[in-house]
Amino acid sequence: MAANNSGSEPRIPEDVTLEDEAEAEAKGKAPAASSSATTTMNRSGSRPQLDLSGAAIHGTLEDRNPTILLPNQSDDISHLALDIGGSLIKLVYFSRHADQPTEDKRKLSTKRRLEIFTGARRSYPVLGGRLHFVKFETGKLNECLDFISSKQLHRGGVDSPSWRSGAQPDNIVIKATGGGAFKYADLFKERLGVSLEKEDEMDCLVAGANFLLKAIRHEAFTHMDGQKEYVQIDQNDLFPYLLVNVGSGVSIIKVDGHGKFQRVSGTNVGGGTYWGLGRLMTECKSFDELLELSQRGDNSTIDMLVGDIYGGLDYSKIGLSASTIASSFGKTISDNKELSDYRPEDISLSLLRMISYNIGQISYLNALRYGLKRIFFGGFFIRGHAYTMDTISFAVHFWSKGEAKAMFLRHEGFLGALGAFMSYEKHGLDDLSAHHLVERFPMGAPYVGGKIHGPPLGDLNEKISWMEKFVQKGTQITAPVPMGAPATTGMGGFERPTSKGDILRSDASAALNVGVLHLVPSLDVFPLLEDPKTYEPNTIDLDHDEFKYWFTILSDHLPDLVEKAVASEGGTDDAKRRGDAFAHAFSAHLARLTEEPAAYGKFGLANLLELREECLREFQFFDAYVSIKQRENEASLAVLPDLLMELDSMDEEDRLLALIEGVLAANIFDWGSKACVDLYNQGTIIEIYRMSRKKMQRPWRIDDFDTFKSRMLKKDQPYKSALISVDNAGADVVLGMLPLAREFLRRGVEVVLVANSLPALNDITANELPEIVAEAAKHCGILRKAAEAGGLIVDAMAGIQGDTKDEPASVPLMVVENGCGSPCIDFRQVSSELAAAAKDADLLILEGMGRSLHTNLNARFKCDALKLAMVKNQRLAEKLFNGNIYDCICKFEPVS
Ligand SMILES: CC(C)(COP(=O)(O)O)[C@@H](O)C(=O)NCCC(=O)O
Ligand SMILES: [Mn+2]
Repeated sequence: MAANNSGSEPRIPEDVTLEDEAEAEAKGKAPAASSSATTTMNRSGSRPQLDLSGAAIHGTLEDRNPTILLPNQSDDISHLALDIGGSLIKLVYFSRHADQPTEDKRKLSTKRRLEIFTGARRSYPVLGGRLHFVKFETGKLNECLDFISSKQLHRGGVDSPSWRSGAQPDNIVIKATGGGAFKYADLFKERLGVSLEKEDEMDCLVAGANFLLKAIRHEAFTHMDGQKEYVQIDQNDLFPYLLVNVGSGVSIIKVDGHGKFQRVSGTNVGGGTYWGLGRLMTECKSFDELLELSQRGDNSTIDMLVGDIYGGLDYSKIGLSASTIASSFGKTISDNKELSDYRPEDISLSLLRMISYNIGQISYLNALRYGLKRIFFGGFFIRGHAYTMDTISFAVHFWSKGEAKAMFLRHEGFLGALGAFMSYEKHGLDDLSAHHLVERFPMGAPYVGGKIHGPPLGDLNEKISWMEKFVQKGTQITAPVPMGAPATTGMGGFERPTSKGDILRSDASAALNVGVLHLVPSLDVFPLLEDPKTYEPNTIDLDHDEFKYWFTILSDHLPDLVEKAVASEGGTDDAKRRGDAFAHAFSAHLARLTEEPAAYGKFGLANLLELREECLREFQFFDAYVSIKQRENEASLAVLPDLLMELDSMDEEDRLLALIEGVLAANIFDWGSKACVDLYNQGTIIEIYRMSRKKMQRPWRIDDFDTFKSRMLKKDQPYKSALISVDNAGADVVLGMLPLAREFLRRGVEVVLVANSLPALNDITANELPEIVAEAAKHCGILRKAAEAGGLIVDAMAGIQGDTKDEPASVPLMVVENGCGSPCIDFRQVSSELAAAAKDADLLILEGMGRSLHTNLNARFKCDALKLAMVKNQRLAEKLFNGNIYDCICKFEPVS
């Protein structure tokens, strides 16, 4: 590590937790269920009891399962668990979300209409908060104790009342597993005043693995020939499986269910053997050094190969090629050499292959014995090392003739700690599903990778200073780590795993990043997805070339984005510092992903675009485009009455075409597209809008308008409820989507406008939308009646023109947030509000490049879907449609 903290130990931004995140969240994040406590909670004696004083029901009494707020209850104490191993201490801890601000009336009204009950029907509600993963070297136990102490994790975090009052709660018990839970119990008592409650290691491993495989979508991956491929595990088809924990020794466990497992076998030849023999035979001072050495090794100088026995020929009768290892270390018996005559690199590689193959083979034999197809490998020996994983995979593949699969886990180092964490009496976390968890990678992620953590960084200022230090040090951290030479292996094993040299990395760089798991109980799977299991939001795979292209696009866009972000915060010196830090943090993520595209799990373009927004929020830029959005909203609202008049003068068919044209034309207002931003310098927004409308030549690149029109005009089968997902502020929503929504309302179709929960580029948010609707409603009776019916206009609308007393009751117009803070949408994780609104919808309209091209172009829904967008990127137009920039897409997919 390069960062230095006044010459002392490297100080690493705690890639997992940042105090000010809670603050950021309080300012604008999508709401999560606020409190989790129920009066029936029965906690173990090892946990502090609930403080029920001052308890009050939050929400209305009609709610079936109202949230109960416990104002005097501290953040859930003891949400810290440890796995203290021989070389590493792993910590898993949980931090609660800051209390949510009270909801406004408009939201409650929509909520009631949609009958949403958060936290319903659970005896232990899922908590909103974050799960953090941190590692320390066991040799630096004091650092770990300092960390716990500085964050007051053993006392429920720095926000807990006990911490604020300085009171020392009696007899705090922390769950711990691993040998160190016994060895260091006294030290924990002495330094922190806590008792360690020991949990069985095997129980913890299994509980940890079960949790990960159930709750995290892309937790497991295969690793063959240097290629990582994430595997989607079907939760209903998880058991039984074989869990192979390769620590110093190896445990082989057959897992049949939650808490149901049996240690069926094991071997004493494991990680300790590799390290022990390696230490004796080389001068390596650490496991990692030995592993690193293996990457430059050639095992054919040490291992006896089939070719050595058969004069360079294959033994094809039994399927062994000349490069197959006949006998590990076998060549050394005939050589008249001393240990010092062999290269340590070659010794390390021969050892690694011997042990990895052996583990792979024994594991497979056990899988065979119990008829299991899936084998998950974990434990400190694996540690994300590409060659180790390839070798084990190769052995399993070779012996099973491709029948069985070796799989690895992104959080494999934390199985035990997670299991210990799960062993606290019910805290609701075991109720989690994949859609409740969002993994985020804070600014430290590109730097620390899987490395050991130092003390935490306390506040935003410290984070910025840390970034600045790195910048001064140049790019050494973000530069790719040098690789071993291609074909480092020299010769094969049983066969040669063809792990490509340029993919093999040293342990440190190959280590997979583990982000912070955000637990968001209010997220749901969109109920109208045709098949959530096969749904893939991203349209294009971010392969190497594609990533390179987007790397350039996003890097080029950075200066402009920073300028907007800084201006949005008043252009102060502080904002400039934050802007620079943001740019460096985001560039570091990009560099890390260029080096190792799978470092953050399965990562598509949608994730990349979201990461940029998250990075902005991390440096407290909450709405970089706020003034641009305001300016464009005002300009568009000023011309809306004329547009509505023009539309009202048309007959039904022409109007429908003009409306769709209007949506497509106005989608040009996209501050995320380089080409469009260049255009904005050439005219006012109204001029550009007019120009864009004029260019609307049909047929569009995808043009299903006629089918859509026929469906719309079917008098005997009108739509009942339309979900309309809007995109950008300004002309896009005001002159494009609102008039379209109004058309549905005038036809008696209920409309739910769906907008982002958090800002992303110049996207309109669900919070901003009611005001725009109210403003538009001043000039339009249809919108006004519908907005009133939908509870969008709650206050007496001063300034409304015209009298609506005699108008018939209207279908409602409502607004819901989508649960996202990104220009794209992943329908596996949307707000419960949107999920509830979707239940009655028979038409879904997706608008914009992010939500209907980058994501969801190929998504299938259970209701009719209309996808509308202007393509504002030449390469994307070519790739997806063989078309050109500014092409328009009108894709209608009726269900029948
Ligand atoms: C971020 C966006 C998806 C937003 O587009 P929108 O959904 O607003 O139509 C789009 O601006 C984009 O892909 N921009 C990068 C490509 C470029 O600058 O050409
Ligand atoms: Mn947008």
